[in-house]
Amino acid sequence: MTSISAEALHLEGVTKPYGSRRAPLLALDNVSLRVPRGQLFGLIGHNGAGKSTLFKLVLGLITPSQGRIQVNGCTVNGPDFRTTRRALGYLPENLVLYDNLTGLETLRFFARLKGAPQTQCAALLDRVGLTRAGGRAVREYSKGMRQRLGFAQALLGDPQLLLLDEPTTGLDPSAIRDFYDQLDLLRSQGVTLVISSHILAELQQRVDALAMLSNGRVCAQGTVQALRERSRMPLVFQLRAAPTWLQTLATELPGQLAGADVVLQQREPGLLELRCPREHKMRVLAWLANAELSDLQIHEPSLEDVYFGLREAP
Ligand SMILES: Nc1ncnc2c1ncn2[C@@H]1O[C@H](COP(=O)(O)OP(=O)(O)OP(=O)(O)O)[C@@H](O)[C@H]1O
Repeated sequence: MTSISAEALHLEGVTKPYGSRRAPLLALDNVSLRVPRGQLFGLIGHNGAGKSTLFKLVLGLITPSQGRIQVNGCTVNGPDFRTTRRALGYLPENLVLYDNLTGLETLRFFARLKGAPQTQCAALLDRVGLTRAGGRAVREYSKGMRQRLGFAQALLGDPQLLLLDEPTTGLDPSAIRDFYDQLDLLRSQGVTLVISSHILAELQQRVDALAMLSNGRVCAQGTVQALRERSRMPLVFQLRAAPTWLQTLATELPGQLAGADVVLQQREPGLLELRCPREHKMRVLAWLANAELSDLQIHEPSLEDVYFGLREAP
């Protein structure tokens, strides 16, 4: 089959129904997305939006009823997919581990399944900070340790494309930071990473781009900034000044910025919050340049704001 793309991951018109033919449930409905090589790409969406289904399709574990999927230009489950499949790493949402095996034995077991060199196992345990625990049975591992072992398993065979399904669930803040440091390192080595997460604050500073799934459809796709602009969520200005001065400001502002769709809210004495659409940012700033403020902060909408803004959009 001809290549539709040389990108790390390319889905075109992918549909996956579950259930009966008469009453199918579309877990994915005409999904198209592109992930360039070397990107950290986020996948977000509500429970049941279709994120895990998308991963399973990319791995060739299930097949779509329509559409095409390519990994590095190779069609999933096509004639050359065996080789490409070896260059895929996957951390499932719920990785099944054998409690009686040690961490090291677990990795060796997965290495055999994957055809990866056994010699990688000790180095990978070290990479995820489990060297000292490597000889202990997995039954004694905490949730975070299991998750790190799962990550090490996904790294077996030096994958070029890593699919990580909610990988930070159960990790404490410092483990989350270590985990993203590892992702940065992998990305700097040219590895492409697709990560699903419900922790939007965690993704917003880190991903190159993301896709938002809702009921099996891609409802938005792009950089966080592009999605911010598309969502039309307002910017929030926090103005600090002497309370009496602020009162004058609050009275004058609506007239001065007529037509700018400004919403004002007195948060506390001396703190006024102003919300307005992004396109009026410079106009607001120009007006505020002459105001006697003691402090000014401008807040971009968070990825969570954007998520709700775009989900609610018709
Ligand atoms: N094996 C299956 N048989 C029938 N329906 C399924 C199967 N797997 C998933 N589904 C359905 O497909 C839809 C998408 O599920 P999926 O697990 O991909 O969602 P998700 O976005 O990963 O959700 P979560 O965030 O809760 O992990 C859901 O409605 C789910 O019930």
